Amino acid sequence: MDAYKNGKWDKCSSLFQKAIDDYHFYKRTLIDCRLKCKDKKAPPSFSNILVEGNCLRKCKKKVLGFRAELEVSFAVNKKFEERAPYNYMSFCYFKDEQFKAAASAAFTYYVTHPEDERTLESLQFYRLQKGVEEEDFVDKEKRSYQSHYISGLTAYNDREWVTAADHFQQSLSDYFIEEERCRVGCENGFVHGVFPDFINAIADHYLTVLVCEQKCLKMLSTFGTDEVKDFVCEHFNYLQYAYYQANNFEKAFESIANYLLFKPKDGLMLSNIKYYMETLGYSADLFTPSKIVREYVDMWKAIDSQLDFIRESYILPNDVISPDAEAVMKDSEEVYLEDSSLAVNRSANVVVFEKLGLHLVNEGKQFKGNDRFMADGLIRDDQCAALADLARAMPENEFGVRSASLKDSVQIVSKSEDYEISMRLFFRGLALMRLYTSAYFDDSSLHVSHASIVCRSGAVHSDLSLPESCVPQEDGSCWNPNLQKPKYTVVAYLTDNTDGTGQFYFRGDNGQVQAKVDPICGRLVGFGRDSRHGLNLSWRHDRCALVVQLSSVLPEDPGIQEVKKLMAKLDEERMKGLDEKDNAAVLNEFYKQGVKVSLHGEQLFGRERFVADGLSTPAECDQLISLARREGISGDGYQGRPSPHSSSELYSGLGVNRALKLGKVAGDGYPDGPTDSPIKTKFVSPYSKYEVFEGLNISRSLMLVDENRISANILHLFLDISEHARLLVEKFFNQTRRLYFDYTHLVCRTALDGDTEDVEKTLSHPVHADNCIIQDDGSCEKDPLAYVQRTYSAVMYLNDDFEGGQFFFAHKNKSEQVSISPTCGRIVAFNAGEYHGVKGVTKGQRCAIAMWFTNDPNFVEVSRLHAIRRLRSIDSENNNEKHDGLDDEFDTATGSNDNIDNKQSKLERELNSGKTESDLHIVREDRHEQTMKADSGSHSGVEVRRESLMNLEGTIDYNAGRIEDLSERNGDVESRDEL
Ligand SMILES: O=C(O)CCC(=O)C(=O)O
Ligand SMILES: [Fe+2]
Repeated sequence: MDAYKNGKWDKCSSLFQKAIDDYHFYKRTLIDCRLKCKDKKAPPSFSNILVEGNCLRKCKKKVLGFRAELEVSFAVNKKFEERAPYNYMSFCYFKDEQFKAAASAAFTYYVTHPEDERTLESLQFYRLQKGVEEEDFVDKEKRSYQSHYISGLTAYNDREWVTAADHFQQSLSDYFIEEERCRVGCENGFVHGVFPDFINAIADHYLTVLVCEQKCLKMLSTFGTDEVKDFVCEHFNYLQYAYYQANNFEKAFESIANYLLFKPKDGLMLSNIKYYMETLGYSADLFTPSKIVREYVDMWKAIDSQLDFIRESYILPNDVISPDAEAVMKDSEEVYLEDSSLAVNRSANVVVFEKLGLHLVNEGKQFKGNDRFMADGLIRDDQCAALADLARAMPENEFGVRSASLKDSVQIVSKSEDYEISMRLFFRGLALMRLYTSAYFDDSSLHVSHASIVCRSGAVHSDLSLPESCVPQEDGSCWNPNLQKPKYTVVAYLTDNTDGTGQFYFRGDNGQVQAKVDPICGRLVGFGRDSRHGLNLSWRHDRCALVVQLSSVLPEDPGIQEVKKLMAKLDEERMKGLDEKDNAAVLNEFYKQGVKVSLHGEQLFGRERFVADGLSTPAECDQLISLARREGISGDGYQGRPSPHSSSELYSGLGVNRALKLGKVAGDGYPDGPTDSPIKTKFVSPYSKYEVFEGLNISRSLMLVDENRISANILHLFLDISEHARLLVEKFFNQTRRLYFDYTHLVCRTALDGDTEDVEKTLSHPVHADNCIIQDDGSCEKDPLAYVQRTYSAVMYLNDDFEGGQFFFAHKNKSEQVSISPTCGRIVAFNAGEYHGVKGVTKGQRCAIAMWFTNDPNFVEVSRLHAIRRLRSIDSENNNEKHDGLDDEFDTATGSNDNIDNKQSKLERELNSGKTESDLHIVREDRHEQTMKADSGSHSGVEVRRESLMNLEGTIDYNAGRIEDLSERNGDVESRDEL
């Protein structure tokens, strides 16, 4: 860790490898000794236990020397079990440019953390490095029986029965060894915490071993992320059939008998026996299970019945682990007995929030405390980042803590309006947190007595500078018993602890940890004043949270009034609606520049539809297409997750259940996607099995700029062109309220080779509407999970060198109404409620920028604001003079409007009345949130129209597009005409 922190990359990779080797050695030794010393034939008696104990001490001492008596802490053990060292190691190798080694370390980590976007991203990067082969993506911790099991399945699918049976047999015998080692690995030390009687000490300790042993089953039958149910038993299902096919009846009978030991009433197996006996005339005594399997099943029966006894009848002291608490076990290293009087179920109070995506995950019961809850989904990633920005704008104190109160945020916004959206999110966030807490505890008296956004720095190991006695609290302070505590505290996390550090925990009265919470963006934890709690410090990442204290007594946080005042002031400046005359003038400027509305209104069978041409030049289209090609995310671009590797790697590394479904692997996870996509198509579209679908959004583009993988200019072009489109849509539809970006997505759809006739019949994007869900009767439901805030949509096309892929408007019955062929510079815009679709792309690649707009400023695409801010700072670094000039214009900009005022007063009303309507908009999952992929493409120097930066800044300022903006654009009319 020291080498890692100090950037000594070659050293850190080799030291982590040593640590891993040593851990393996340590565990192996320990288990070998335990196995060696067990005398399975000796009857259980205390004298035998003494002999075994003696043997164990000697054995450990001999191999481990002084380390024999050292305790490996639970935390360290867990880190190794979770493969954390591979994560660090891959980074060290990466920094050291050893990509092959980095690939295997990263892959090993990925197998147990498939949710880790960073790792996925890195894997994509390694895959593209010279010299890195598919074979380098190996799971270094892979267990041999898993390979055999998968090979068995493959052979079975290929009807190679003898090979299949061999592999399943090998898998079984390897598995039995592995499982025994796992169980023996459970015989670790145990801290009693209390002083039980001799017999209770043994019983209590024994119980923790049993619980641990039972976990081995689940752990060992999990392949990557998938658990194979009834793993051992399933072997016999395959075996009996494989042996039958291979004409090895004797073994087939034994396999059936083995299977029935696990599931004695299994109908299929019983009818197999019947068939053998009645039809083929074999006798019943042939169906005898093997000894080893019988012993195995008996052993588990004994364990299970002991666990049953413990669960039902064994009386635990207050601080002994309860084996029932699986739910909390996930997060917690120690779980203590539950007091059933605490089992209060309050989920009914908060059901209304569920529909909006705020899910109650744990309540008092699972948390061992009446006054505790946890919910997920308050905010999405970009909003988390925007909120954390407020704390990051504050100075860091000596303990590495940055904290922004509401008052601070007013100061921050007064200095830079860049933070306005963050402040508004802060305000809405705390309002929602209060409402949720009020509802959960059924306590309407609550108001916010203090709120702050707190980030603890990950750059330094912050606890080094914390006083010894400090128990760090979420609000950045140390625990102080003398302070008056708020009735409730609610914490919303803003960062993810992908490295497993920085957990929040609850403690019981006797100090033991009762439950732990991994902080992740959008997760909410609430607790009452008597809940003992604390947090582990994190040193690798910043750890940020929005912390709200709720109280039934005044005063309220004075920052609330200040924020309201500032918001009102800002809103007032924008009160003026967009002027229709101005709209017409801006539209005229568009026309003068050569933008031509080719179809609209009746020609398209709908009032709010138009097609325009001339919105971008071929050069610009090409730039964007190459960006999409180089950096687009393979796969769906939505929430589905492509394999970072070859299909075979997916097959072998990431999950047997999915591998079993062969054809469904790639399309898995998309509700309306193809169900029969063959695995050989690596990354398919969510809609058509004949296409690959690659997408890129702004937050990813910004990340690519930050990592120097693409030039700032190309991002600038992406933002600028889309802003140009937004302005046209706003003006053409003669909006009197400003139209904001809700989401921007650069997407390419590529035809795969396939049966052309079939392809033609398949839609690239089935008929849908963008802000509601079409029902069977042709109506469209504004489901809260649809993007109801979207008012208009537009798609700007980038090319026409492909076949198929026409956009079409549809009738209520989904049949085609009118279709439009894409071409560079063409835009189709429409009311987001219009029905539309895309025909199958039969040849080549079709690229477009899809954009969705909203009139609700609460849904502003935050990543766009971030991107603009970043570009502006890059710009000012590169070119101070020019920047100043732009800023002047920026400052004098006028003429914006919006209805935030309305929104805000509504929010205010709800905040006061306890209603839950509009501020719930903050609860949003963005299904377009993408997985990230790395690529080190060359940086193209794109000619960017600097003069149009005004437009971008207009966005950040909620400014309406102004005539001045457009006249600024005159600069590129020439180049457009030229082309
Ligand atoms: O690409 C197109 O033409 C339309 C895409 C679309 O409708 C969507 O992504 O919602
Ligand atoms: Fe659409």
